[in-house]
Amino acid sequence: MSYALETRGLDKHFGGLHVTRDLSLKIAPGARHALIGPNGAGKTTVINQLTGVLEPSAGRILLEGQDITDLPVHKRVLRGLSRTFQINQLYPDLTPLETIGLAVSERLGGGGNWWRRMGTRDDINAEIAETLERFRLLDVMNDPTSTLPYGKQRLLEIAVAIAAKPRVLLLDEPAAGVPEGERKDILAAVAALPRDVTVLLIEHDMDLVFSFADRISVLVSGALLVEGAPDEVARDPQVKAVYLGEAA
Ligand SMILES: Nc1ncnc2c1ncn2[C@@H]1O[C@H](COP(=O)(O)OP(=O)(O)OP(=O)(O)O)[C@@H](O)[C@H]1O
Repeated sequence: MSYALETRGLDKHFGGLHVTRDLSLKIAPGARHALIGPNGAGKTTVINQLTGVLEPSAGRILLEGQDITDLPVHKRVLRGLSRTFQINQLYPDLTPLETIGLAVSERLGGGGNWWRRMGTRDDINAEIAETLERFRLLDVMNDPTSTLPYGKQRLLEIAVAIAAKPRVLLLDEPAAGVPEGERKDILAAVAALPRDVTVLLIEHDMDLVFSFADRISVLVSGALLVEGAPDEVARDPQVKAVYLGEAA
């Protein structure tokens, strides 16, 4: 079987700092897989290698069985690998309607023609409306993104990534910084992601991780400590020690 996403012996050094250590991950098609680990474990560095922002020092990355290690970021996106960002990278002056319209139109190769397409193509209009509704953005669809509550901005980031119709989505800390009252919308949106999209989630919020994931990999000091089903990981003594150590 080919995996949706796989790393083989991934390794990354920053000078003398060894931040990814012989990491072999296997993410099954359709999986809800979470990558967790204490601060500084190297999760973001792994994501950056998967997307092509960072070049691994050694090892290979395979997307649906194809080696993508040497492909630039945009070619990986064209092959079906998308990510959301931990830091807000949306257009602050555009509304959610315009942002999703742009994202859908980009995927269809609309380029500068997107305004015209948006108003006239029923299929595009339907997809935009469905996306706004799925991510609970209808009520704010005409407000500039910079004025939206933070939770809505995070929802818009996920919506933009989904508008690219990825086959594998890397969700980078979708709940980070979201106030308590807005978190349930993030959980609901993440739970309602299309089942045919394989998702790799990086998240510190353990409620979100354990409600979402069917498989969890625990990274410590750049290496895989434990991997398994959520209940196995939750009762693993090594995992408990790492997290209790962090809390202490
Ligand atoms: N560009 C870089 N140059 C040098 N060191 C780096 C660089 N990027 C990350 N590091 C170091 O690599 C280690 C892993 O960092 P990384 O951000 O990947 O961890 P993380 O698990 O995502 O942490 P957090 O949960 O706090 O976001 C850290 O020690 C960090 O300081």
